Amino acid sequence: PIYCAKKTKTHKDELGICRVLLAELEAHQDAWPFLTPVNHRAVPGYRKVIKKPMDFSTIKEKLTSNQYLNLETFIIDVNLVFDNCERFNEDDSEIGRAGHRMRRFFDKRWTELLQ
Ligand SMILES: Cc1ncccc1N[C@@H](C)c1ccc2c(c1)OCCO2
Repeated sequence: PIYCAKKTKTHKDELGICRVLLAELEAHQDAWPFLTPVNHRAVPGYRKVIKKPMDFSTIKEKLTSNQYLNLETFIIDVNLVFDNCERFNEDDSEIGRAGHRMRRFFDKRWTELLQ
């Protein structure tokens, strides 16, 4: 078509995309380090080093209690999970590698869903 307006997404559309993305993140085989909040009593130094802890269950709670304004605020929290992981874990470690794989998966999926 000559005139092709970019279809704006309503708040509901964006939240639907967040639910799909979160479900895929939680189902991913490398999600295990990120499913629940890091127990800072079990992980020495975590509370001191990581100022803004985040995990998929917390994101789910925020999503279901309508705390995300839009897709962008949701993506900021998902990226916080992966940035915290990179800050605390060696790249060459089980958790570090899982974080890199999960970030790569997420980046691919949300750009696909947005096209
Ligand atoms: C994402 C992350 N970053 C740094 C440390 C931990 C974690 N994940 C927790 C769930 C976790 C993952 C693996 C564990 C563990 C806790 O406690 C000890 C046994 O192995």
